[in-house]
Amino acid sequence: MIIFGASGHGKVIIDVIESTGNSVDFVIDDDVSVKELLEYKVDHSFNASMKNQPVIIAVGKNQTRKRIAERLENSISEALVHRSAMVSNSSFIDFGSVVMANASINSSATIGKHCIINTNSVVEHDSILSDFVHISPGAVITGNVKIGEGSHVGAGAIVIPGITIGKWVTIGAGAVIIEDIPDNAVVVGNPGRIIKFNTVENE
Ligand SMILES: CC(=O)SCCNC(=O)CCNC(=O)[C@H](O)C(C)(C)COP(=O)(O)OP(=O)(O)OC[C@H]1O[C@@H](n2cnc3c(N)ncnc32)[C@H](O)[C@@H]1OP(=O)(O)O
Repeated sequence: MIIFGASGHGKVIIDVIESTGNSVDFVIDDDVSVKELLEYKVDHSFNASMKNQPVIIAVGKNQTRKRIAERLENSISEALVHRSAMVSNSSFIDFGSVVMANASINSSATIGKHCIINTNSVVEHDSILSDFVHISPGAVITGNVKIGEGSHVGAGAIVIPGITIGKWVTIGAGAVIIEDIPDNAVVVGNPGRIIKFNTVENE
């Protein structure tokens, strides 16, 4: 297994991999100033011994993870799930996604590619998350919610049942979302209110 991205998020992914009894073979980062991640030496490019190894992208920023995914398309790992996570047999998690410790993914939920379902977060029944979504620690996505590509739900936020959240939305930490949210909106507070719109630069 190769981790691409020697970040704090990468450290947590190491825990996910080790929790399942698997091992990390290589860590790669474009930044040549980064020499190690925990006890792992960091390489700065792919070499022949890395061929055919599955890659997981350890980059928290959704837009950047998407750019890297486009580069590494053919070698991405299947979803990684921490041993302590609860994942329903009737849910579906697409490749490149990571489910952290104690997260719950309930019945008939669908998680797209390269999503992050972070520590202690909940994705309830029948919710559908598109690719590159990040659900931060402790956030709760209740039943029948839809979340568009690249959206980020902040730590501890709550989305009530049946809500549709657009693409590349940012939900602030602790927000409570009680109505549909348009693409690119940045929403904070309880009840959630739009304070601005994301551009590619500030996502
Ligand atoms: C493992 C991990 O660490 S995963 C990472 C998890 N990360 C998060 O949960 C971070 C979520 N991000 C936030 O909550 C951020 O504050 C954001 C994205 C909503 C806004 O960030 P910025 O664009 O930098 O906005 P900024 O800090 O300038 O705040 C703008 C206004 O919104 C308010 N605001 C910002 N965040 C919040 C919030 N979470 N709840 C309520 N109000 C907020 C500010 O007080 C400010 O109000 P004012 O204009 O009246 O002074």
